[in-house]
Amino acid sequence: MITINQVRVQYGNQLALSINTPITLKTGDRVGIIGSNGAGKTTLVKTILGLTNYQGSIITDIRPEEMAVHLQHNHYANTMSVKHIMEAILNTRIKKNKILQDLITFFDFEECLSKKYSALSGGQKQRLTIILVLIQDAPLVFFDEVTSGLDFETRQKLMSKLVEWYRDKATTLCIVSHYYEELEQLVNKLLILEKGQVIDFGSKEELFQKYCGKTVITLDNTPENKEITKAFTTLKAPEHLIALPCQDNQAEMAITELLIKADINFKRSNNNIEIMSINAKDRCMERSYNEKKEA
Ligand SMILES: Nc1ncnc2c1ncn2[C@@H]1O[C@H](COP(=O)(O)OP(=O)(O)OP(=O)(O)O)[C@@H](O)[C@H]1O
Repeated sequence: MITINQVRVQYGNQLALSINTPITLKTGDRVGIIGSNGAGKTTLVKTILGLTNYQGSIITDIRPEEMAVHLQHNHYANTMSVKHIMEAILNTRIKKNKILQDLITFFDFEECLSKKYSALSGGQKQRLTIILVLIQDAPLVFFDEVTSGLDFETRQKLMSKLVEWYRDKATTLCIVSHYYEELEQLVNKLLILEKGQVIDFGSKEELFQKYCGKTVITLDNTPENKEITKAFTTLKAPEHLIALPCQDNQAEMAITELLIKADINFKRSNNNIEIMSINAKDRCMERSYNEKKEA
């Protein structure tokens, strides 16, 4: 569906994106694009959409008009009512479109229809774009930080809606997000970017296995917990956590039995994207450090 190869995007002197090994997105892939701030995630999305000046090749059989996109900042005519914006973009009438009416109700959007776009709050602007993207049912859809600016309840509602909306569809989804728990529900592949470079790309399971093992046990990073787990190998983890990798059931039983006996709370996961991505980044840094040392 899309193959990205030898793509470079430069802003002035800064290399914002550099993809050397070809990346292929297949029909029906649900790809989470992750990485730190400034890693090049939005630049990648914009490049696939043809919105940047890039070198290299992006081969796709999808026409630009078959791509639907929710970007971090979306722009619409300020002078029109939201209802007219919707009807003009979708070439439909709300009162004649049951699916659109249902989405408007689901996202609590009725009271926004008579307002001008500029009078909407940040969260309401987000919801407008989400409704427009969903209703178009395009074969290729991009969501860039789709839940940012939404309150907790709306975020939960939106994620369940996205899971349900795309469940039986062949839509290819590319989702940029810093909310890993949300990605865990939606994506089956991950593209990890850092400083414009691809750290890794593969299925969620494959990458988890590669960087974390079969499962990972996480617990609070307290002095007591550190002491009790000091005999085990640890993974890189956020400051407040200890992360213990388990390569098989036996290793997992040994750790969990010990924690249960000591009455320590813990979490077990076989798809913790946050721990996986921290370790992928760490391994990549270690590799480039070793390469530099050898050179
Ligand atoms: N229009 C632009 N002009 C100049 N530099 C830009 C432009 N857009 C992005 N950049 C730079 O390119 C790099 C990648 O930016 P990009 O927005 O793709 O990152 P990101 O991974 O989406 O970050 P975030 O998580 O903060 O949204 C950053 O260093 C950014 O400052």
